[in-house]
Amino acid sequence: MEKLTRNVCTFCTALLRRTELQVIVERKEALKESGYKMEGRLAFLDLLLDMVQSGQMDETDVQAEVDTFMFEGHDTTSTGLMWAIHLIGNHPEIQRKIQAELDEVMGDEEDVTTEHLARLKYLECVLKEALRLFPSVPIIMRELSEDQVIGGVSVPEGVTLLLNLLLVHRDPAQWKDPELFDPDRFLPENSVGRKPFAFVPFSAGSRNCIGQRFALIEEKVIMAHILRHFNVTAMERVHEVRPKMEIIVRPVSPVHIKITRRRPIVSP
Ligand code: HEM
Repeated sequence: MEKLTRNVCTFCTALLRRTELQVIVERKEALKESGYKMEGRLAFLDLLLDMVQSGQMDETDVQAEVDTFMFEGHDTTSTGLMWAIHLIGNHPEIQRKIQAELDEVMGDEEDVTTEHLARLKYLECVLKEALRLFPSVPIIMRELSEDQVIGGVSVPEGVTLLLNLLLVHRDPAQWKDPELFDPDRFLPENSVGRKPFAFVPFSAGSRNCIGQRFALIEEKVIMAHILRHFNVTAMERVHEVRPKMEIIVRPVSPVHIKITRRRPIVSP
């Protein structure tokens, strides 16, 4: 089984590398054909290729950056969505509230627009609350650049600190009934006076998550599509599924979801 997992992993990495290379090569060709005309705000890959063109980066650097984005941006959002669905599937009353908001905001429209996204406020609270309980990246590390006193303990420069975001998010000093899944905590009126570092699923400071806005949009769009058309029911209770602290917070045991149709999908 271990060998099979290793082989699948090697295959997927190779496939990803090939896809990345293909994306980079195709874009480069297109830019070459246009005579490297790049104006206004550049898309991320164009910006990198522009830097290659001006000698500030080489192609290996570009691939490393594309790699980071593809890895950081994939597992994090998919795991965040998995926990969100597990939590929603355990709380039918919260699911009904999300669906009522979706029906009100989207009516019969199939595509999620930027205007819809701005109005899906309750859904956003739900996704944030899921990230509070299960932050996709549960632990981050920082090396102290100067001596610090933390909680009365002197910690010298150079020490690497492990910051456990999952515990920060469940600190009873900051959150009432921290184990409770309660999206209303994130309503503006309930967020007044909350410490800025009580909720940091995307880290904080100069090396925080560059994709955080994109991640929330992506999660909102996917959840909107799922919950408009389907009801989800969790087969395991929340306390039965323990989180495993790896680079990404995964469930120790599999999570099963029953899906039933709520309304038909209308083809465009
Ligand atoms: C729910 C989704 C996501 C979560 C919870 C998340 C969380 C984080 C966290 C906690 C960090 C800081 C890591 C550290 O300090 O060691 C980080 C960094 C980063 N994230 Fe995300 N992320 C998410 C989605 C994304 C997406 C969609 C992208 C790209 C499209 C992305 C790109 C990055 C990059 C490039 C960094 C490194 C930034 C730097 O070092 O300056 N992330 N993310």
